[in-house]
Order: sequence, then C-alpha cells, then structure tokens
Amino acid sequence: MRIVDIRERTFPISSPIRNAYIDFSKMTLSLVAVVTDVVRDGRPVVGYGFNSNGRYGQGTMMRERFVPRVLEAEPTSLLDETGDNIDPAAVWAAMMTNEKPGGHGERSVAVGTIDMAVWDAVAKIEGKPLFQLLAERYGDGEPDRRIFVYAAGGYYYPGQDLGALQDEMRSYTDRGYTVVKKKIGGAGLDADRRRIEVVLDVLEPGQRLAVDANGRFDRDTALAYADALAQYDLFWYEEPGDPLDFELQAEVAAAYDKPLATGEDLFSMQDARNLIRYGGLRRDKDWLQFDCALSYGLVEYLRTLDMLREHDWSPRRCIPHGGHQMSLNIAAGLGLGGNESYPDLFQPFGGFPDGVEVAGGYITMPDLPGIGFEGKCDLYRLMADLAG
Ligand SMILES: O=C([O-])CC(=O)C(=O)O
Ligand SMILES: [Mg+2]
Repeated sequence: MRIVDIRERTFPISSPIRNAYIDFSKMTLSLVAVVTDVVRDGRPVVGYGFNSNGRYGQGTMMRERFVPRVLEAEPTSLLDETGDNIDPAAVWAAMMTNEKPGGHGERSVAVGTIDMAVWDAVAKIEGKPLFQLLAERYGDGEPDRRIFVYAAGGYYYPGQDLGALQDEMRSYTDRGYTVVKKKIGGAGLDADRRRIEVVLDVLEPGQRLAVDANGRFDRDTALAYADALAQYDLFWYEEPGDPLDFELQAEVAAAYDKPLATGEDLFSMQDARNLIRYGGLRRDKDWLQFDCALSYGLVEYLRTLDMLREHDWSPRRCIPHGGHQMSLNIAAGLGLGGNESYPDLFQPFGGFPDGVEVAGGYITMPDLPGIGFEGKCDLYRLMADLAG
C-alpha cells in the first residue's frame, strides 16, 4: 500500500468576532486529504485533517516542504511493521526531514494538519474508530466514550449588549452544556467584571463559567485580573499573559489559588515541558490545553503525554483547545479530561457528528470509522469535494 496523493485547500472561517488579541474577520484554515491506494467498501481510503482556528491556512508550507517530502519518500519506509498500514511516526519523520529543532513557528500547524489526516486514514484502514485504535495501541484497551465538553463563545462583537451575551450563554446551557466560556481582556476590568456578573446571573447551580484572556495581559494586569476574578467561582482563568512567559504564569499561579488553564499556543513537547517545568502550574487543579492540530499532531501529542506522565501529571488534566473531532478521539482513547466545543462558531469544521447531543455536559462518541468526519454531513461534503 502507499500514499498516492496529499491534497490541500484553504477555506475561510471568518466571522465578526474578536478576542482580546485578534479579530476573526480574515481567519482561514487548511483542509487536507491524504489519499491512499487501500480500498475499503469499493473505494480508496482517504484520511482528512484540518487545523484549528486561530492560525490561518498553511498551504504554502505544505506545498513547498511537507507534502513533497512524504510523496518523495520510499513508500515502504512509511509503513508499519505489518506492511499493510501507514506508520504515522514514519510519515512525521519524513515531513520533519531537514527541519532544525526549536523556533517552532507555524510549521507545527502544517505538520499537525497532515498528521490528523494520516491518523484518520490509519484508523479507517483498520476499520475502527480512531479512539478505539488509540485505546488499544497506547491506552488500557478500553476507550471512555463519554467525554466532558464545554461551550466556548462569549466573544466581543459589534453591537453586542449584555442581554445578547446572556442569551448566548443561556443558549449553550439550554443545549446541555454545564460549563461555558467567555472572553476577557477585550474591554477594561470594570466592563469585564460586569460581563462576568451578568453571565453568572443566568447560570444555574452546577453550571460554571471559564474566562479566557488570550495572552493579552502584562504582569500587572494579569495579577489585577487574578485579584478581581478570585471572588467568583470560575471554572478557570485562561492564558493570562504571553504563552511563552512562564515566569508571569508562575506569578499568577502563586497569587491565584483557583484553577488556571493554558497551553493552546505552545506548539511542541519541548514548549509544553517548559510550561510544566517553569509555569508554576498545579497538577491537582490546573488545566492544559495543548491542541494537536496546531502542535505537530498526535505523533507529537503522544510525546507530550509521555512528558506529562514523567512529571506526574495525569492526562485527565488535559482539555485541548480547538473543538475538533480529533481531540474528541484522543480524549476518548487516551483518557483526557474533555474537549473544547464552539457550538456556533467555525462551522462546518468544528463540532460533533450529526445526531450527537450534549447531555449534562457530556457527549458520547458514536461508532464511526476513523476520526468520524463522515458522520458530519456538512463537513464531509467539503472533504469529499477535495478528495475528488
Ligand atoms: O479566541 C481564540 O483564539 C480561541 C481560544 O482562545 C479558545 O478557544 O480558547
Ligand atoms: Mg483560549
């Protein structure tokens, strides 16, 4: 067997929303199809992947470096020991040929997107859901199909008033979510406190709010927010300062004894390790949001999980950023603490297979081969069109 083609196309996922750092008016992503010559149900197996919101399409890097390296590799060098399936780690190594360490930039997004498509193909060739394959290969064999998901939204957008913010949050809890997230840092502290309080007003007992500063704050502002936020029973305070400022993160952790979350903008095992070493995070209460679709894919995420274990961190502390089905599979197969979800944003890419409902803050993974994209009609239409 062999990979016969890798196709990619950039799609808009633009909207008028903004967080504390960027607006999404020109946001795009890359969709990738890895075409194999393996035939299942009379058709060639094709694996699909796309990158998470926030980092734009990666077509140039894919076309110039990563796709040619895979297609030019000796086909058998990309296979596992059975010779009947792709070895994702071998494809990863081919992509990373002649890439220096460090300075990860955004090549990790390009590689992570292709890696997602490779895993989708591998699980489809085995005829299993990816979460099942992961539980068998790397876990205890038994996936946990029930996954905690939270609703991310609460962006700033033109014309929004507090009533609209309350309606948005209520629409998430009406759909079965128990944790909702909103942005902070895009307005002043007083305005943000008002926004937090009106959201807390519409939450019922057992429902919680998380807040996300998107790395906007300097040290003093991060600490001033920590002080103000401590009075609320927040699910977490996310990304207070620059993602690579581990000292700031540690200072916030020392000042704020409630849960923190960060990691979506750390793109390698080594950066994640620096966070664990120097970020002052607490293994019993804080949350890690590394997103494989931005950070060299699942081949690298497996290394990150090994690193966490070496530092006595449980995979349960991971709730990845990004709201995609790849992380749902990793959560179910490898025992993560849950996954992000954007109920109304970044469609048709994010979300769950059709018919999957949130109940009491959890979804249950259906039985679909691969990552499960074929179960989401609007998304699969784009994918099938790319595969041709
Ligand atoms: O607004 C964004 O860039 C997305 C984000 O931080 C999140 O989902 O946590
Ligand atoms: Mg975030």
